[in-house]
Amino acid sequence: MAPKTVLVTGAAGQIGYAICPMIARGAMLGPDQPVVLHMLDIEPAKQALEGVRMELIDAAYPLLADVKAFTDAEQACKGVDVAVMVGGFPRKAGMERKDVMSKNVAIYKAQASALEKGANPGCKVLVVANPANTNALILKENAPSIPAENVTCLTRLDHNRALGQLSERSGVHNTKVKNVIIWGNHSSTQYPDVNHATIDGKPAREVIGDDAYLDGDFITTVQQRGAAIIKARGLSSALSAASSACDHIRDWVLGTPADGSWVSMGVYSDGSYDAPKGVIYSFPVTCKDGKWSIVQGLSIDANSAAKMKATGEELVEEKALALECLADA
Ligand SMILES: NC(=O)C1=CN([C@@H]2O[C@H](COP(=O)(O)OP(=O)(O)OC[C@H]3O[C@@H](n4cnc5c(N)ncnc54)[C@H](O)[C@@H]3O)[C@@H](O)[C@H]2O)C=CC1
Ligand SMILES: O=C([O-])CC(=O)C(=O)O
Repeated sequence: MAPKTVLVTGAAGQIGYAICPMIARGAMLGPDQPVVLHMLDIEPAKQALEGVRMELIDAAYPLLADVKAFTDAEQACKGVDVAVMVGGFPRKAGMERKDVMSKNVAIYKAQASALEKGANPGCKVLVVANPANTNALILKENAPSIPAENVTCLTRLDHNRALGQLSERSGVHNTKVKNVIIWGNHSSTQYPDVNHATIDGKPAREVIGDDAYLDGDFITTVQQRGAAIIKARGLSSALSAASSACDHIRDWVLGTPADGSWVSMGVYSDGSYDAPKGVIYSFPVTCKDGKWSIVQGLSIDANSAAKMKATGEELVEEKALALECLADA
């Protein structure tokens, strides 16, 4: 099988260090798909990046056809089939996500042009770096030849966190917890929705039997999990972010399960479920033949609608702020 080329930006950082070996082991594109890794970071991280390259060679991964380190975005983007955009400035303890906005949107504008010039047609883009939805939007807007549906952001980590919480609470393994939804922004306004979720085939609300928890602590725990990890580790989530990024691309490329169960992805909004158009909003999606589609027809109660609206409004505000930052730059 011909290798696929995967770009990882910010590859010398902590998510980079976690995700490159996962990709090289087949966690992203499957156990039979050889990969060429293109790792990009900035000049000051060049030596550390070279260290990661050396370790990847030393690990002798059977699926790793080649691994190259770059500090030039245009070279790194050449011939790329999948782009995992992790590079940027992470949030530190005490910082709100908006604080990292101005530093990051400028990077995403520049890298959009590099991707547009160099990437293979059909390249699938996943933005991980925060503010993930808005960085993805800026990338999409500045790479007009890349189809809008090929630019996505990571909310699968939030989705997986929701599965994890329900699994712990019910004592049922996470593989039997299905169809949670993350709506909206990858931020503390996201809405983790359990109204369609099942645990071992039964409605999650019935199995958990505690609506006060599901409408309260469950939601805030998932919304605040990133901050809780930063508090505990002094660093943001890295292995869970890396693993969820692999899940996101794997399901997009290879398809979601045949039972119709869905995952959450940040995608360019078409206005489904009254989400604002023109932002990258997290929806429930199924994937087939390399394409995602938003799950339609789910019933939404008034309480959910209000939460979905609030997170959508935040995305519209973030978009305006990002455009202001770019205009000032
Ligand atoms: N969407 C999600 O679920 C999650 C997103 N994140 C975000 O992912 C990003 C990366 O997190 P970490 O790996 O922990 O950060 P890190 O600071 O360890 O790594 C970031 C890397 O990006 C590099 N970088 C900076 N500017 C760059 C540029 N212009 N081009 C290429 N590389 C560049 C840095 O040199 C550094 O090596 C952060 O923005 C973080 O907030 C983190 C966890 C979950
Ligand atoms: O909260 C942060 O800054 C890191 C992040 O995105 C997450 O862990 O979900």
